[in-house]
Order: sequence, then structure tokens, then C-alpha cells
Amino acid sequence: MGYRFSDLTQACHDDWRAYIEHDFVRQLAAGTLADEAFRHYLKQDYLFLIHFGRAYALATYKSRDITELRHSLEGLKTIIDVELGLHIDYCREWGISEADLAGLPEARATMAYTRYVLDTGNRGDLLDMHVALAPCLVGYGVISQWQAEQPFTIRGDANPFEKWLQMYASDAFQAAMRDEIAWLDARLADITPERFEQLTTIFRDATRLEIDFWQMGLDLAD
Ligand SMILES: Cc1ncc(CN)c(N)n1
Repeated sequence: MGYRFSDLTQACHDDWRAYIEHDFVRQLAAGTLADEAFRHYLKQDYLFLIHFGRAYALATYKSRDITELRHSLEGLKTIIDVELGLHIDYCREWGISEADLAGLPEARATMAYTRYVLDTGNRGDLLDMHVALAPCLVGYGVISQWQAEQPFTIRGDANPFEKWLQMYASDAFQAAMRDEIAWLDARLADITPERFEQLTTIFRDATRLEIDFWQMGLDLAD
């Protein structure tokens, strides 16, 4: 049959574009996002990343051989060492201490998205799990590329969110995104149309939950 990752984004085209080109993404790129919206997002993203670390740990547990184990471990390390470590330092720069982060109430959008991914991983196999994780890892890499192409994007000191933009444009993050796409392409190459439909549902659900996460930031929703 020969499916690829791009077939998933194509099958969910409208939701995927609504996620990649969301107002929150545009305002970050233009440097016009309200500070409070960004702080709210940063706090909830800390909780999100903790649960995503757990999800990658589950993917590691579900691995069947050394290749899968290594791949899942790379994902886990990207979340814990690269993203979460930078995130804690970055929150401090925005006036949010580790003590603040430790006591945060979880917003409903955070709960819905993270528990959806964990549930998908629990009941499914490694491919279900990676497809549920793809809007996160691949999505932010694609968002960074999209922002780089927009005429309204401001880079450098003039943009208060420059460091956030840098993180997802970084070679380390972009390489992790490419690896994930290659891994998915290899697994999607020999699945049936029925299996592709199942995976499309998971990919669409996770993408829509990412949209809700951006919106939660804009609305300061709890
Ligand atoms: C909600 C969300 N989605 C994705 C990412 C990028 N790993 C993130 N930090 N936060």
C-alpha cells in the first residue's frame, strides 16, 4: 500500500493547518502575544511535558526489540533533557519558579490531551502511541518551519518570545522531528487501509487536542 506520515497530515488537512497556523502561533512569531497568555501556556506546558515524559516511558516499555527501544529512549531523552530542562530555566526567566511549577493546578485542556495520549498508548501498540505523539514532536517542528516563512515573523531581541522560537528551530529539535517522521514512514509503509483509518482517527484527535491547548493559552482557561 505504502502510506507515509504526510498521508496522515493530508487526511486531517483542515485540523492540521488550524493547529500549525493557530493565532497563538502567529502571535508568538509576531511577538504580539500577551505576556499573561504566554505565562499561562508555559505553566501548563510544564505539566504537559511531565506527562509526555511518562508517555515516552510507556513507549519505551512497549518496545519489542533493541531498535524500538533505542528510538523510544531517544524520544524520552529529547523531552526530559532537551525540552523539559530548557523549559524550567525558561520559566524562571518569565518569573515562574520551580516551586510555582510544582504546585500548579492542571487545566482541563492539559488533562484531556495528556490522558488521551496515555490511554491510546495503554490500549494500543507502539505505532498507535507514536501517532498520538506525532502532533507534539513533529507538529512543533513544522510550526517552527512555518513561522520562519511568514512575513510577520520577527526574530531577535525585538521579539520577547525569541528564545521559544529558537528552541523549536534548533538543530537538535529539527533532527528529532526528522527522525520521528522517518520512523513513522517506515512503519506506515506496510499497513492496511483499515489500519490507516484507525491511525488517522488517533492523529486527528491528538491534533485537535493540540488546537485546544493553544486556545487554552489564549483564553487563560483553567
Ligand atoms: C502542548 C505541546 N505540544 C507540543 C510540544 C512540543 N514537544 C509542547 N512543548 N507542548
